[in-house]
Amino acid sequence: MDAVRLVEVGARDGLQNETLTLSPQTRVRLLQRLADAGLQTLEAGAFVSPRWVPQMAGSDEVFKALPVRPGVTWTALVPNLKGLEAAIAAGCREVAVFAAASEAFSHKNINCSIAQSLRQYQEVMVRARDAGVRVRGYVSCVMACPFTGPVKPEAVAAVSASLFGMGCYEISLGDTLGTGTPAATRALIQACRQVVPVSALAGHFHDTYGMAIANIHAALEADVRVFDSSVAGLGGCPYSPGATGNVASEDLVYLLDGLGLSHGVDLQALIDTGEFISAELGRPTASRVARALLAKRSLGTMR
Ligand SMILES: CC(C)(COP(=O)([O-])OP(=O)([O-])OC[C@H]1O[C@@H](n2cnc3c(N)ncnc32)[C@H](O)[C@@H]1OP(=O)([O-])[O-])[C@@H](O)C(=O)NCCC(=O)NCCSC(=O)C[C@@](C)(O)CC(=O)[O-]
Repeated sequence: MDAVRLVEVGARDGLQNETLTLSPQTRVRLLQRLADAGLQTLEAGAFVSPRWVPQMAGSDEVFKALPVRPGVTWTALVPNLKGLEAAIAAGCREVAVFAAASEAFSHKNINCSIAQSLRQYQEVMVRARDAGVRVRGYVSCVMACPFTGPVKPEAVAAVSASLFGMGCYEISLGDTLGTGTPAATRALIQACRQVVPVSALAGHFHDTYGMAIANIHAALEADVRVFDSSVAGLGGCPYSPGATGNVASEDLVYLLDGLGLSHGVDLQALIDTGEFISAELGRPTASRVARALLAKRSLGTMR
């Protein structure tokens, strides 16, 4: 059976945009439960300025408390060398750098131009290589920028090529705003696979316009086999006004099951974990699949 790899970003991309800041202890419980559900690559925090994203403060405590689990990788977002050093000191073995395909978003998100961010990431790559830390690359605003509008696939391909060329092992294409459609997704993958092997591309779709599952399906048809998702559809981006969370991990797993694609995740355990974190945040789950199956369960008809 064809296999798909899920990158669970709920504890980072999700929680960074929730109004309630959760304690490191609760974040560790969430991450442990997600790993128990079968997720093997999990973003556990971000070593960014706590002034910019207070929800990610204490990421060092999260990493220090997470156990080494065979087959499980806990990863962190880092914007610069300072962040990388903090991640290494906390025991992190994989990080992600994040560039944007929009100048305006780059300035709002990390306070520098795209070119400056790429220069910083070159330095991060050198130090990470020395320390034996793997680096993933994100490109944000692959469909549109919240400040300047539509973004061309060629602009995304150019940033993707730079990140891949400097040694990122995988490039995650972020539809930060969630405006993408299947046709736009096909055009995006077509442009990016000219410069990065499709096996090194990942899809990261926010669900603001309800298009995330349709976009993932289009990306699957274009041979992408790695997708980022958030349990309970947590989150958004603090520098992308109006954007909602990522595609819910539960909805992604349900889609993959329906397509007969293997993924190694236990849907029921994932739904229970979504319930746990939604209760902690005092908000309902954004996963349609979880809502439907929980309603069935409460009626005693769950099969
Ligand atoms: C990059 C900076 C730090 C620049 O922020 P800056 O203010 O320009 O930084 P600076 O170099 O002038 O330093 C200012 C202060 O920040 C400190 N500092 C400097 N670096 C760090 C660090 N790594 N960790 C902790 N502190 C740091 C530094 O030490 C200094 O402290 P002070 O001397 O004033 O006490 C800031 O803009 C920042 O932290 N931005 C992160 C914003 C963020 O996390 N956004 C959400 C990411 S989500 C995303 O991008 C999209 C994605 C990836 O999810 C994909 C998608 O959804 O599409």
